[in-house]
Amino acid sequence: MTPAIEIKQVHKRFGTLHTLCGVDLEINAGEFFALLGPNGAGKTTLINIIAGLALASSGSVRIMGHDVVTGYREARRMLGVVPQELVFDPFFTVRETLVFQSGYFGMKKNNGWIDEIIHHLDLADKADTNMRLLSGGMKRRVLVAQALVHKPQVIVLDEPTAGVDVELRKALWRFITQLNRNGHTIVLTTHYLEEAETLCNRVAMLKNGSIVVLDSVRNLISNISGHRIRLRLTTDTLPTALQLLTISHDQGYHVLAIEGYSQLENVMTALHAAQIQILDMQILQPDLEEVFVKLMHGTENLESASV
Ligand SMILES: Nc1ncnc2c1ncn2[C@@H]1O[C@H](COP(=O)(O)OP(=O)(O)OP(=O)(O)O)[C@@H](O)[C@H]1O
Repeated sequence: MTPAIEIKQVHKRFGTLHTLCGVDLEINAGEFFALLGPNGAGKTTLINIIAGLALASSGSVRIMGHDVVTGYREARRMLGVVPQELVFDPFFTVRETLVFQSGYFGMKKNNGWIDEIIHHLDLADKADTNMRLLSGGMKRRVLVAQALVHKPQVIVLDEPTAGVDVELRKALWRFITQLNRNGHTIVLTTHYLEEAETLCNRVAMLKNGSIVVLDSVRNLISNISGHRIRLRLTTDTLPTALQLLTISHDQGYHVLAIEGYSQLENVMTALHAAQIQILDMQILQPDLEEVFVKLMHGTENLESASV
């Protein structure tokens, strides 16, 4: 089956800065995929190349089999991109913006779908409002609507929920999940890792312009070793042996990393010997955020997850 997105050996240089260092990635049709990485890892640069907004220094990208350079029009028709930056034309209303965007893709009778998008993104009240009068969150909704107006097979969202309220987040994810169920491929970048964990099947993590991890969310979480425990104690000072296990202090809790339940017994013994009592204790399940922190700070080697 033709991959939704096929990225081969993509490099991008800005002068002496090597922003993308030979990225290879295939995203299958129908996936809900997360592209994660710290600030400056190269996510937006890669998305701009996928969208045909920037040229790779070398390498190739295909969308549903169409090369983004030599088959730009076909590739672009397959793709809807929600950019990170709020770019809009201040002279149009919301509806005019969407009608205009439809025209760009040669879709003349698109009002039914435009109404549906407006409804799902809760823009009905603002449909006839001029773009420049909208709040930031409302403008972001229109950006999402604009990306969906030509019913693209592949939808790429670059931090769509950055700085938006809970209501839009929920509405947006409901709508995007429904589109994914209907067969659309979704690629998402986000710094909200719980969003990626809940929504996505597979994850790639970019670090300094290279993909360091490519695996399913489930594998990444199950391959992580150890647990974290949160302890509220009768004292703030831990015995020395336990200080070595401390990851952080969080709202009056000590957070410790333990290898397994046998080490939990050692923690109890050390606290008992120091006559420190436990006021509250929680064992935290590993999550995608923990995987991300460990991998990005290089303290964990997830053999099966590394590419
Ligand atoms: N037009 C440009 N000219 C020069 N350098 C650029 C340009 N665009 C991006 N960069 C640099 O490329 C690197 C990657 O930037 P990019 O925006 O792709 O990262 P990102 O992973 O999307 O980060 P964030 O999470 O902050 O959005 C950064 O060091 C950035 O400064």
